[in-house]
Amino acid sequence: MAMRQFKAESKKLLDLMINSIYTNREIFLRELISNASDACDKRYFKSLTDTSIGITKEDLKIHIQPDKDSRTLTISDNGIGMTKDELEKNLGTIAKSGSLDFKTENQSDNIDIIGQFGVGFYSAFMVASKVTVISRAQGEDTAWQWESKGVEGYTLTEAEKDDVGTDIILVLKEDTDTEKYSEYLDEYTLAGLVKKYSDYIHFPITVYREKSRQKPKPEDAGDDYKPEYETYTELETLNSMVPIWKRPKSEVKDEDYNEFYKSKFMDYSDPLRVITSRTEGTATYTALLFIPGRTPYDYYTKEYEKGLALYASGVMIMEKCADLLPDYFSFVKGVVDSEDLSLNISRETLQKDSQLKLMRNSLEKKIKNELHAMLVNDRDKYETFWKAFGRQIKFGIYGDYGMHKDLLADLLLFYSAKEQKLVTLDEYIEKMPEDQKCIYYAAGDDTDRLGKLPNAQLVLSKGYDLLLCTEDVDEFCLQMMRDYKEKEFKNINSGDLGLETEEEKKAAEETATENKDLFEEIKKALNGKVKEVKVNPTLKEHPVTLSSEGGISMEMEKVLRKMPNGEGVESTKVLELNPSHAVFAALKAAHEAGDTEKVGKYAELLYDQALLIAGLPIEDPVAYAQLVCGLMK
Ligand SMILES: Nc1ncnc2c1ncn2[C@@H]1O[C@H](COP(=O)(O)OP(=O)(O)OP(=O)(O)O)[C@@H](O)[C@H]1O
Repeated sequence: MAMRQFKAESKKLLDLMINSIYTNREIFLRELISNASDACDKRYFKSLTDTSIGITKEDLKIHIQPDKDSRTLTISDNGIGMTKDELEKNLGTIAKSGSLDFKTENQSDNIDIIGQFGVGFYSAFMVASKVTVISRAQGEDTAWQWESKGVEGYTLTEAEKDDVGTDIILVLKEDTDTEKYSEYLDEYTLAGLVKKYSDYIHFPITVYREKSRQKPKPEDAGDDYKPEYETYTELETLNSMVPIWKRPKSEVKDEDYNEFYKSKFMDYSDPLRVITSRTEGTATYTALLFIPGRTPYDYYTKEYEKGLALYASGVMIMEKCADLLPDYFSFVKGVVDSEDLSLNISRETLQKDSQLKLMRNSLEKKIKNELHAMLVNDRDKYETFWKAFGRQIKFGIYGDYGMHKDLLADLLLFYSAKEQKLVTLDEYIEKMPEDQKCIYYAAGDDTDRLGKLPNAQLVLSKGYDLLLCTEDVDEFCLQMMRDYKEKEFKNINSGDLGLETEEEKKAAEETATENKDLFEEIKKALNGKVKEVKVNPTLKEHPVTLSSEGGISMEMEKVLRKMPNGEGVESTKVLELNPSHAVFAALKAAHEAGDTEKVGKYAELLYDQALLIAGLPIEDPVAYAQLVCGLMK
């Protein structure tokens, strides 16, 4: 049975091409410039083996010419051009890519062809009501004109053209209330689009730009001379051609990188660190990344969009490719350029997720290593970084059920109570005395206050250091990690610290048994606010302290309560009393005298005091004040 060919419904296909493939109309310019660049590349490539062509790379260019009077935009190149037959084949057949054929026929490192799908040209119809292509091919004397108003078809006639190359003339559609096609006649808009998408096309893209200058002052000008201005046009090259990330690192000055960063990513300060990376193999790409020196104003809001600019062969594909960066490195800015990305037809996304994944993994490692190198070699800079983005790293540890904790843990810094400065977890561990089992931390609002907590002083008195955690995410991050290098994290106000001596322990047990009734009475008076009242023999000059039991600490309760639906969150509290304090004696005396009211008042007072010491809000400050006054009278 004879195999029948599928017939493409050309009109429908073209309609689809024009209206459905691209989400962003402005890319038509990128597509036409990329075609012109391909044509220049092909001519240059031919000239390498055919000296009769007589051109050098420097001769090849692309020119854009807007004309407001005729409402046309012309994109010209002196590339290889098209014969009548090629015009027919390439522009008369949807999805026929002469460029891809050329690439396949001429495998070489000397050509950097962009076209592959054979559809980009038709994007011109998104903005143009008529497209005219006048082309003269290399080695031909005759030029040909291809013209089309879109879906109805095209004409092909002989034309006049002095030089080899192609002019694409677009008659722009009429403006409507919502669509302003005439913006593509504005030099400023065109220059912006070239910068955005085609800055690294390696042939110059020129436009005549209207400029203004002061006229020379006439010699006979009097005192009342006012400067006069005139407009003139100047041919300007719009693109930088060689991307900074493709230039050898030794040739690029720090200032060049800094300037590139500031202009491309709109920051007024220099980046903290510049990361360059070129990899070959499974994920082949060139990357130029920056660690900013300050937190963008919207960084911790939903408005902030992470991502790296993605280029394929010098053409911008995506301004912010979010998939290239994990959330915990979302502060990184930069560019990734890869020649062998498999793009989808609109060049708006990548076809193969696996490529992105490979690139992302390799970038992640690179960023991690660079941050760690900064931590080791340039601590001041790292601390600036930490101030700006440390919080994000902690979120990274906490997020995704702690999946990334091993990657990120050695980047953490916390404030050390002993050293009075930021330390890494490794630095903390290195200085641990032999008998110290855990990494101690206290969580709250203020380092000074945390350092004065009764248990903080106990830990410090043993010669152990203590991490003072003042960010809301800190404790969540540490709890997610559970331990670091087999040393467990221990909140000094959560559970039993186990730091009392055997004697203290024994004495405490005895006091607890002796005062069982008193403790019951206090617990009752506090009416469910505490789970237990107990003796703490290590309190020294403090009469009382609060600790918590279970997974939610008092600080976590405070943080969670501020979150939506967090009102009901409650930590399980334990009131700990100092049996050697005069206050304890007073409590005992009231209890022994059978003065339940007094015991109740003292209990309230001590509980509120313990909350204040822990930096927690007291439920009823007025009642507290009245209680204090009542006792003073
Ligand atoms: N300015 C030009 N000079 C010479 N040939 C051109 C020019 N513009 C287009 N062509 C030819 O027309 C073909 C079709 O162009 P089109 O833009 O539709 O697709 P493409 O560039 O091959 O692929 P893609 O859809 O990936 O851009 C090109 O492959 C090329 O052979």
